[in-house]
Amino acid sequence: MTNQLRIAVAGANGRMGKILVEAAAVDDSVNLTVATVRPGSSLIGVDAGELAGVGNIGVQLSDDLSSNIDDFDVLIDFTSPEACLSHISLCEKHRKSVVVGTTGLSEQELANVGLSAQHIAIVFAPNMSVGVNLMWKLLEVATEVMGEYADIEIQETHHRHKKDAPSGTALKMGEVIANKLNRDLKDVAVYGREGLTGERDSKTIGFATTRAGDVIGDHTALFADLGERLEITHKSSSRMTYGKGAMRAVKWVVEQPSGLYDMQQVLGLK
Ligand SMILES: NC(=O)C1=CN([C@@H]2O[C@H](COP(=O)(O)OP(=O)(O)OC[C@H]3O[C@@H](n4cnc5c(N)ncnc54)[C@H](OP(=O)(O)O)[C@@H]3O)[C@@H](O)[C@H]2O)C=CC1
Ligand SMILES: O=C(O)C1=N[C@H](C(=O)O)C[C@H](O)C1
Repeated sequence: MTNQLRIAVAGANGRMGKILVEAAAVDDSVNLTVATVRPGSSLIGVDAGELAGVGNIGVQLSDDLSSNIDDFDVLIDFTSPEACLSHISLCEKHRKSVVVGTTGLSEQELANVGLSAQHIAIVFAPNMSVGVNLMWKLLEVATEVMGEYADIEIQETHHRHKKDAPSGTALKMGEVIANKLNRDLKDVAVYGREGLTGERDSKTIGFATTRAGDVIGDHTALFADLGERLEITHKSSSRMTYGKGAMRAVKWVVEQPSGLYDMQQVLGLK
């Protein structure tokens, strides 16, 4: 028991927060010691395991990460960009490692994460599932073979509650493809089309976003030529795939020196 890695989960009442509490509860090598909710939440004091549906785990929800700072080794954050940045600053001050799954950060916010990573180890990954991380590798191969001549479009579908668009996963798909083509995604991305758009510019990468029902997360990259098209699709059918990935990341990040890491490094895919 004493060798267990002590982890904190921020946003423990969220869709992912509850999954992370459950994933930690069934993983013998980690010990969930801290779980937080939004400041002033009516859930303060409620047992995190009870809320996640895994029974009492003896961890009461708190709205103050700083008062629990000595009680954990690694923080997992799947919250919002604003909350995530303040959690990272606190962890930087106290030299705690962080695993970040939160998406929707601006360029400036991403740069701030990079600065914090000069002092602590951070795994920052818009998708922690094995399949998506493998898909990013497959996209490199597809781009190498078809990228210069095919029309490339990225499609994603998520549940009605998702707040950011396109998804972090879709944006990373675009980055992987653009990098392989030596293009800057900022210059070639087209985020939706409407009206008299003119013919398709062959250098662009299009994005289409759908928000509907309870879809956990579907992503497709389309490479279309005249006469054939290749579609590379990933579909999540359980959030536990992200939860398990996050558990792998906490165990990995705690062994690393300061730096900014991604999930492909955690999984040994690069
Ligand atoms: N990397 C990956 O593999 C994945 C990433 N994600 C990303 O994770 C993030 C969360 O997604 P999801 O769980 O669906 O969203 P939710 O809105 O369900 O969860 C976010 C939670 O964070 C809480 N929160 C907000 N501010 C704070 C704060 N200051 N302190 C503590 N808790 C706070 C919210 O509280 P309240 O309920 O009071 O608003 C909410 O419960 C998104 O950015 C999403 O894109 C999602 C799935 C996989
Ligand atoms: O908000 C979600 O649900 C998800 N968000 C991540 C993203 O933005 O890519 C990962 C996954 O697709 C689920």
